[in-house]
Amino acid sequence: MKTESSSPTQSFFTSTLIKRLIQNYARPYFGHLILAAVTMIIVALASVAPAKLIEPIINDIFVAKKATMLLPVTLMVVGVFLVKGIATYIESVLTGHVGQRIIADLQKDLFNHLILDDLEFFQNTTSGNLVSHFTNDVNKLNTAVTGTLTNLCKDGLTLIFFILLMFYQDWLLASIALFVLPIAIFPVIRIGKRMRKVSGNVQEEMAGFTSLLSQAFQGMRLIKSYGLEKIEANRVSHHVEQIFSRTLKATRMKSASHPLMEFLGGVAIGIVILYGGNEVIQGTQNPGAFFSFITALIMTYEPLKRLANLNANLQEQLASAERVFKLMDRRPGIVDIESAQDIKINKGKIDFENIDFAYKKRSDVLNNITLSIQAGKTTALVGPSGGGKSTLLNLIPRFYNVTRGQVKIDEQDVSKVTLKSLRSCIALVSQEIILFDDSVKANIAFGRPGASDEQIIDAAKAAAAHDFIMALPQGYDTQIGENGTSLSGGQRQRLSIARAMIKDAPILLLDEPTSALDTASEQKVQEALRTLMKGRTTLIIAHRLSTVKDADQIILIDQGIIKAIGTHSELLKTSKQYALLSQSQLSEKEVA
Ligand SMILES: Nc1ncnc2c1ncn2[C@@H]1O[C@H](COP(=O)(O)OP(=O)(O)OP(=O)(O)O)[C@@H](O)[C@H]1O
Repeated sequence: MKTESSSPTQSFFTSTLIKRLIQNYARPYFGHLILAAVTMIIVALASVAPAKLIEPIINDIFVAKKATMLLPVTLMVVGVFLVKGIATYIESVLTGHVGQRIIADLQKDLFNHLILDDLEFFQNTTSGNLVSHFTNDVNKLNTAVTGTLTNLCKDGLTLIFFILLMFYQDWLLASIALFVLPIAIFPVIRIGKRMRKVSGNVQEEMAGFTSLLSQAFQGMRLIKSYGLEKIEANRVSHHVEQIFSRTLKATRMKSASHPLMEFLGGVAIGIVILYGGNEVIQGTQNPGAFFSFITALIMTYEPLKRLANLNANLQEQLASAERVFKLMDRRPGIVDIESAQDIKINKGKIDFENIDFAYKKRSDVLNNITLSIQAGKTTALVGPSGGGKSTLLNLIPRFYNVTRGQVKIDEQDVSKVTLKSLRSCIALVSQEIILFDDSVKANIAFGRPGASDEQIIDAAKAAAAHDFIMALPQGYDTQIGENGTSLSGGQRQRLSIARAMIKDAPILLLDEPTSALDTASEQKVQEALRTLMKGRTTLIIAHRLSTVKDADQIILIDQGIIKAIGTHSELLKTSKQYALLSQSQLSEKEVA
């Protein structure tokens, strides 16, 4: 990540971010923005006009007492404010529209981009952190477009018109009044620079907070069962305090320009009163022009002060832009190669050839694995925890790229076929059951978008789920709530089996599908799995050997190395480690 403290690059970097934001997201709304710019010019002119109108008010009405001027001047003042009001309304509706569109486009883009990223990225990033990019950061960007950048144009234009008016009224007085301006520029830039860093920290703290909250709400059962309410409350409270102190630091920094700008404004106005007042007393200047000038000057300081603060605001919002664009710039490592072809499944035989694999920055997890998984048969992976079973399984749908060697399905290297076709021929059922906050029907149809009701019911029947679904209040249309918490573990697993059933993929990966279930649910799920596995190439990971002892082939993996291959009865004879594993599970059962 680029740091903001490297001052020479910062202004360039700021402009790069703004350019990217405007070019990629504001450009499609150019028409709206042009119209908004026109209304901004009208607003700026209407803001300056009252200062000019002061001149006839003083000279014609108060000094010369011309009664004929009273109504026209009054009407002009009312007219100016009316025009300003209408123009401001149009301008804020237009910029609001553009800002909301930019948010919507950015959120869609960000999600479409992230969803293509590697699984590894999601495993290493908390969901709360990702969510905060979509909420906190994107909202800050909206303020950048609708608030800060718009005000930059509006206040900038107003300022220019006021300065022109002052020079028109009295160039010498204007030069004296504005000499203080350059003095304000340096501190304002400095504040802005520090602001980017401080707000980056605030946003990161917010992301951590979102993460903490979602973990706490998801793990409420655990928190309550362990009596951790107080500890969790303390953790949240610590985070809230952290955000408070960082936000306060940002507020202090953002407000630091106020005393300086007020003081400089006071000095300029003081000098003008001294010099200009003297001229009116001497008779070289008329009071109307002087009042018009001093009104313009006082009014100039308002947009000027806002502009001084604007840099700090902008830097705060650009810290968010930086975080969002950093995500957008991520390039997934697992993508189709240029010459990728769709996979052609014949029988669904899987071969691992001399596979080495390591997670990033870690030592090897799999070492020189060579293995053949027969088509249409069931192969079980067993072995001690952390041995590499799930890792091996994850290489088949290419969730990770191998470090060395090849994974082949029907003699086609998985890294050379299209990911879409590869994953469409694989169905995965794992112990971690993911159900969406939708109807039972939609959750099953997830396995085959557009599936008919008949196909859904057939899949549910085959997964031994039809009966319990029919007993639900609205049958297949029942909303199952977030992650199906209203269903039992076994019911949820049978829904996920129905989902795999409807996908009708030739290759089936089962990652401990029954390990989280009690014996009664397990039996029903086993029954559903047997139907699902029929005729498919199945690779199943199991902790309990009893669930896989009928497998056509069992592979014992330990510390990333294949220790033994064979059927249950063969392994009992040939592998001491397997026999011991079997023995220990048997005695566990006896104890139970
Ligand atoms: N995403 C990951 N990033 C880094 N290391 C990982 C990741 N996933 C697993 N590992 C490590 O790789 C090794 C093998 O893990 P793996 O999950 O494949 O084992 P396993 O045999 O399936 O274990 P278990 O039976 O407990 O599920 C372990 O040391 C684990 O800590």
